[in-house]
Amino acid sequence: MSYKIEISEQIMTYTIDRPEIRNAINSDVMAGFEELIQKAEESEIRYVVITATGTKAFCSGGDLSVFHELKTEAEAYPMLKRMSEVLYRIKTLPVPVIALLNGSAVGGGCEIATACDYRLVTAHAKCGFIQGTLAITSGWGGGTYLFETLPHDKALLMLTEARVYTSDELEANGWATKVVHKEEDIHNFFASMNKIRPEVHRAYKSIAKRKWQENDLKGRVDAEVRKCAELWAEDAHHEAVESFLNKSQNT
Ligand SMILES: CC[C@@H](C(=O)O)C(=O)SCCNC(=O)CCNC(=O)[C@H](O)C(C)(C)COP(=O)(O)OP(=O)(O)OC[C@H]1O[C@@H](n2cnc3c(N)ncnc32)[C@H](O)[C@@H]1OP(=O)(O)O
Repeated sequence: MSYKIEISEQIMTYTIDRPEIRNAINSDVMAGFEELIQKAEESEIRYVVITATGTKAFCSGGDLSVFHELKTEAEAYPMLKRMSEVLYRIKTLPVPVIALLNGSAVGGGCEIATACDYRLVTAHAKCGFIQGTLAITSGWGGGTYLFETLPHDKALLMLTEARVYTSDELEANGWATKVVHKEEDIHNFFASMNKIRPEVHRAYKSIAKRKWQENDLKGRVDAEVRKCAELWAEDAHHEAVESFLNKSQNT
């Protein structure tokens, strides 16, 4: 099993459990997210937390050792679309969703975290929308969510610089809700959230959801997915992925 779903103190926690491959997303992890969403929609929980095993990585994005087999736009689109549906459903869950970044996040890992309401980023973590270095854009809706999350210039810079940011930079540009220096910081975050009734958290979340419905968040995500699938099919992307996979083999 590549994931765990646990409930404790009305917090439902999803843990990606593939540390050896830096918690990259494959079909099994996607199925786990689908199970999480179903459970979260049906349960009386206060929050959902998304995290991962180990201290090195929260998530390294799509599992390139599997997804490099997708060559054409028609092959890439269903994978991108499926994960974009997962992230849209996570974004629009009725309760606050917290990404607890136990380590670094790149590519789709940043998209998952950006779909969440809050990002608690471990101090040593480095995070970046590095998709540009693979000659594609974000393709799971994360670019669209980033423009919803940060001021326009900060979002555009993060996407087009396509580099990893330190936790201090992520706090400065507003992507990190909080940098976690010690375990107590996480405890304090939840203690502060718990001062407010769950009904109030849910009510504010529904205000955000109304805004997203009105400004056609779903339609904009779909356009992002389509464009990424188009770029995915180009040689520049396949060459960049080959180069990443070969680098691993040669070291
Ligand atoms: C598909 C959707 C698309 C999107 O919409 O956003 C994407 O997500 S594109 C994918 C973007 N991800 C990447 O390009 C992966 C980049 N990975 C890294 O930069 C680094 O691995 C890391 C995440 C910064 C971690 O670095 P480090 O701790 O030094 O670990 P290694 O690099 O040595 O990795 C260990 C091991 O894991 C393999 N690995 C890592 N990430 C992936 C991945 N996304 N897919 C497949 N394999 C991955 C890496 O190859 C190493 O393997 P071995 O050498 O066999 O141990």
